[in-house]
Amino acid sequence: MSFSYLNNIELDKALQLYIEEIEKSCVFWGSEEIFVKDSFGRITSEAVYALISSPHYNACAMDGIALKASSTYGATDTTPVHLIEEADFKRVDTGDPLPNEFDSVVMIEDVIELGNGSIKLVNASSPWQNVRQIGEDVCANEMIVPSNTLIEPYIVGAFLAGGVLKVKVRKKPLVGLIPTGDEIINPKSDPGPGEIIEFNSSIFSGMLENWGAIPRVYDIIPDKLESISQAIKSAASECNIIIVNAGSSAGREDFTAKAVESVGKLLVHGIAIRPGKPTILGIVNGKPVIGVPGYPVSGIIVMDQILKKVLEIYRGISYPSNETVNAVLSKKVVSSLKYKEFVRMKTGFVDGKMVATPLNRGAGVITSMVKADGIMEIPLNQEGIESGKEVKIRLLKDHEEIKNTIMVVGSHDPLIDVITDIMRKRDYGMYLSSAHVGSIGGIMAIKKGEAHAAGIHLLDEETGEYNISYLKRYFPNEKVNLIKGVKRIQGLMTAPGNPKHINGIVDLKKDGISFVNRQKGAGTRILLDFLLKQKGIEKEDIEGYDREEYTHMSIAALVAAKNADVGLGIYSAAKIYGLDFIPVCQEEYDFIIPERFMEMKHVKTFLDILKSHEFKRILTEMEGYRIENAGRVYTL
Ligand SMILES: Nc1nc2c(c(=O)[nH]1)N[C@H]1C(S)=C(S)[C@@H](COP(=O)(O)OP(=O)(O)OC[C@H]3O[C@@H](n4cnc5c(N)ncnc54)[C@H](O)[C@@H]3O)O[C@H]1N2
Ligand code: MOO
Repeated sequence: MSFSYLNNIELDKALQLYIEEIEKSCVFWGSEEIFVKDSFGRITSEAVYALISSPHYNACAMDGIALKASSTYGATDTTPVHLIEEADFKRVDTGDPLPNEFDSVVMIEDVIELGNGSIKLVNASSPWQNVRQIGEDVCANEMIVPSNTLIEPYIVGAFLAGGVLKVKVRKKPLVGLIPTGDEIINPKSDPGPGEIIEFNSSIFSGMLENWGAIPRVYDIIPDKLESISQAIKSAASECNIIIVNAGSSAGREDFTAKAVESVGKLLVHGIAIRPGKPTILGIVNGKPVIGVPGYPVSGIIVMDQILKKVLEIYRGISYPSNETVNAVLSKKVVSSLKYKEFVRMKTGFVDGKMVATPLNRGAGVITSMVKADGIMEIPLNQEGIESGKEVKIRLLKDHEEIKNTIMVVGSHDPLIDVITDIMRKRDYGMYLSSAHVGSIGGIMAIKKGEAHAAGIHLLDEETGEYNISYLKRYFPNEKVNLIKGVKRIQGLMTAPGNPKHINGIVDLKKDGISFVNRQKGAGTRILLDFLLKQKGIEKEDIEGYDREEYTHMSIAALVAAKNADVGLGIYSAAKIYGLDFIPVCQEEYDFIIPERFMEMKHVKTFLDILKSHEFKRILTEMEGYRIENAGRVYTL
């Protein structure tokens, strides 16, 4: 068998090799009989036949009278037929058995009552009219569904209608999950330095349940070859498939591949995909054992690309594939020639076209999966994709949801999260997606038609005015409105108690004070540069001027973690982190929205929320904001 250590085998080849080996040497588990009422979502292991007909008697399909069709022949307006109750007809309701002596039902609306049990009909009836005959739905011994059918809710109904109470289904595979790593700990809210919260098993368990498997999570195994080998062996005696998480790369304490080899057969170590390259494929005791990389996004990709395919062998049918859409790439994406890459993408629907922007590509950034609307695959041997190219995105969300999403880009403020939450709470059927690219980045995105709205706070150094001059400068020929947002306080954030005694911008150049800055194009960065110029301070004199973060919250988080002494940002972020705050100035944070979007449903909702009492109430509680004319539209 071709096996090599940390090779770089193509995904399709690895899968083919692995599946062939599984089909050759793995133990398959059979079927089980379960109650039909519990069978939703399972897969039939043999054809299911009706035991009885449905209906199992001739049933009246309408409220009315049962009669012999022949007794009504010739009935017309001019030659009505008169009939006598009991002798010629019986009164019946929907679902009643049709009396044996009759063969037809006339709806009560068509019956003309004459009193004393006598009636008149002016239309002839035909045999079996308004009667659900025996077996109309299904006949006894007729096949309801064949083998390998996914049991949908209506199939459960058809089984029961056909008198079937138990059904043979494929057993759900039991998948053992073994988390490994000395540094991995069970989830808690106050992990110590170097401790890593174990959450991959919970992600994988959820995925497995979605795919119709049963997850079994084992205790965390330390980085010891013996312990991991033992854990695999014992899981392989209990489960149908085994996932060993982490320890998959080539580090000093990465033992998974060796462990698989020591108790079974190692087929592949290293696949040409990214994330997910150190993946391990093996077989132990007739059970597939997959070494899934520790980084959560790598793990998710490997689960999706490999484990799901392995489950399909056991399931007998493939899983429905996600919808794929064409989108225009908003930003160049570089890729390695050596790997097939899976890039998480944010998508949006603007000006009748889908645009897609790559998200953070770090394999450890689980929230990038939370934000992702889809995955873009870049094939092997491709260096990347240029901005503006049409690409294919496999959607992780509903297409309609993306179409009903207002795209808000630009400068970041926690108030955008407040709007998003109000939007969801009220359930307008609308969504908000935000990307933090700084004020100038927001203006650019609006110019390129990649967003509906942008949050900006840009100071005009000459006039001291906010935002308006930028709008005029960047959109000389396009009608773009300024929507009033909030006034907010910008200031220096320091650790509680201000241990380094920072009292203002001039202190940033003091020795022993480390600063953390915002990215170029961020309004806060422009504000800082303005303040530095005002005070005659050189950028080079500030330690950490080049260290860039993208949001107020990440600045606050770094200061709170004592990773930097000071950063410039808004009061609400400092308050959330319990930091000291030295106010520097008040600024205006507004939104810009092109005129052509103003009548869109989600844009209107966005403006309504800005004007709402709830928005004002929440921001007042957060502190650091002044709300005067939020939501007012200024047409320039
Ligand atoms: N010198 C090299 N280092 C690394 C390479 C390489 O080729 N050469 N590959 C990198 C790549 S790519 C990946 S992916 C990771 C794979 O890491 P391992 O599978 O060996 O996993 P660990 O090192 O044990 O853990 C890495 C990381 O994953 C997170 N983790 C692990 N388990 C869990 C869990 N149960 N729940 C949540 N998060 C988990 C954690 O952040 C670990 O630090 O290796 C690179 N290194
Ligand atoms: O393969 Mo790693 O999974 O690239 O991050």
